[in-house]
Amino acid sequence: MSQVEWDSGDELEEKPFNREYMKRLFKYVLPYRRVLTVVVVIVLLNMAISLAEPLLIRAIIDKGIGLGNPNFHVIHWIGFTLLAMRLAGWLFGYWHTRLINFTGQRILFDLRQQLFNHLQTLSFRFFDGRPAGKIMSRITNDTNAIGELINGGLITIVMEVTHLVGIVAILLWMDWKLALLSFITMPLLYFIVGKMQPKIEGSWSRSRKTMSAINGNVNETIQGIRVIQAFSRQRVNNERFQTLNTNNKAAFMRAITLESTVWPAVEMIGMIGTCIVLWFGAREVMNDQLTLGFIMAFINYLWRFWGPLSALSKVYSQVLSAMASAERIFEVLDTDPEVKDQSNAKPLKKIQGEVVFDNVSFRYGEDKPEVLHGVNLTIKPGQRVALVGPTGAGKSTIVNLLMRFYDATGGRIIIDGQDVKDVTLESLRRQMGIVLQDSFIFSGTIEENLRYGNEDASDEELKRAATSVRIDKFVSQFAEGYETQVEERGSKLSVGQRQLLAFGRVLLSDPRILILDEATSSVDTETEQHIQSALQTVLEGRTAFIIAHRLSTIRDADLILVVQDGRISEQGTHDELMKKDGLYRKLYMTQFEMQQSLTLQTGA
Ligand SMILES: Nc1ncnc2c1ncn2[C@@H]1O[C@H](COP(=O)(O)OP(=O)(O)OP(=O)(O)O)[C@@H](O)[C@H]1O
Repeated sequence: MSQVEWDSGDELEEKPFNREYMKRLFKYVLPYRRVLTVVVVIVLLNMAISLAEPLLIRAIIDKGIGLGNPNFHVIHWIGFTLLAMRLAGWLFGYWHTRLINFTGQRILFDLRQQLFNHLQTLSFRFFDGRPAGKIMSRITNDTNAIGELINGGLITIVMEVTHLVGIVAILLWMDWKLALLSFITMPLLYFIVGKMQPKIEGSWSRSRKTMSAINGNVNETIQGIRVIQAFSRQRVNNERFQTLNTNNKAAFMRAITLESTVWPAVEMIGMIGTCIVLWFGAREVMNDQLTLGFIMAFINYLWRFWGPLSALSKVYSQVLSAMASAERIFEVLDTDPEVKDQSNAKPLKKIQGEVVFDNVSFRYGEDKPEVLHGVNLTIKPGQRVALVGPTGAGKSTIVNLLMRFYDATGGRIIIDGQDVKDVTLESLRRQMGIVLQDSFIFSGTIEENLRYGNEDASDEELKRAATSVRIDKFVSQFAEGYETQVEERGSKLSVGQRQLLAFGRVLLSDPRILILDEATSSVDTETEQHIQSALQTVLEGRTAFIIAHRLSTIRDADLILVVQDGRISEQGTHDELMKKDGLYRKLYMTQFEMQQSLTLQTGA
């Protein structure tokens, strides 16, 4: 699927029938073939029971009630048989519904699990530009559409096709001439259902789309409620919501109107068939050619004809929407992670932390411009390296390549003498740590978040790490201590607390190389001091790359790299760079002057 389709708001809801997708879906069904065979047998038995009913009614009327010659023995027996058959039908129905739902859920479980596992292995490039909501919808909505097809659709197809074939066969067997006569309205029916059903489905699909627009809008409103209220945008938002709401109402009403027009019309046409049978049949009865029971049974079968037709036309559109979902699911499953272990990749041995960039260049996509051009670096183990430079210069890109979130498009990155492409991803990333500007905290307890990179750490180690980065102070204020739930994205914690927790997490995982995207968000001076001293603890004895935004914090870095337009334009210590009349000096002086004037203003 093209990027455009991912980005567009309207993902196609239906796709033409595709044998390949069906075959692939069938592979998920295959492990459950035994239980499904049982289901099909039960369904067929149930159908046989149901199809026999009108014939028994015919026997009750003709042989039991008789014309002036009743036979109560027959009436009792057939009456009880009918009851027993209904009971058996109910039991069979219960049994196959349970079995099919159980199997459907198992298949859904397998598919969802496989999708989720695969998704986690995909490279950053896959997620770049693909909206999270759309990716999520593949795991939830699209798998559900497949589930519905398996749960409801497959059984409906088996059930209703046998029903239909059974009815036609019985009608022809009972009286082929009368049967053909009653089918006279069939072309009209075919025309109406064929023409109108796609319209009905189209309206339902519009109704679903407008509903998802409503969901999206509500979601955004909840997420952005602070900004909405701060800018007093309630009225404008209400109007926008009203439009979406109206669209949804209109789409729903159209769908309902069409549906409530078409199916009664179909029944009307069915009635014409019945009238024809009655008209011809009545004459035959009067002429003693046919019995009353025969006519009753015949009409009963005719009435049953429309049920399967309507059910099958609905399943057809279910199949088409499952095709669209299958395409989206397989598109994800067929995407190979771009960054992956080579076949002969070896684990990276315990490293000291020497990093070499050998003429590294990179672009984010084949059709995208080159953002790093021949970067050369040599970093000694334990060195503190600061990356500075204007926005968009390529600082984050350099650390993305070091972590192998992307693979360099040219040149090599070597850690302790080994090319990062030759080692396994897990062994590489296990020895590296990263703390981003906006530290991602997962829902769960503080302890679970701390142990994220090292679940086997002892309680002793956990406490030591927590004390080193000073999170013990605020944790002790919570009634549940380390067991405190931090809620989604750590919403229970302040920005500074989240930052400290992220330091604790990385400290416990004890990486040899640490990457740090210095937080730009402002925290109060005391927290800032906590963060700075926690930072010193975390950095100790590790090779560190710090993307620095405030140059005052990196004055004592061992090496400062100035990144400019995808190149390292200057490098050296703070003092060395200040002596040069280059970009660093300019940036530093600008920040310094801004700081000075701020201090003066606040002092005044
Ligand atoms: N995922 C991406 N897909 C395409 N282009 C990207 C992607 N990420 C970054 N870029 C582009 O690569 C260039 C370098 O970006 P990078 O994020 O490395 O800059 P930076 O120096 O870290 O900037 P900042 O200080 O603002 O974070 C920019 O031109 C940016 O637009």
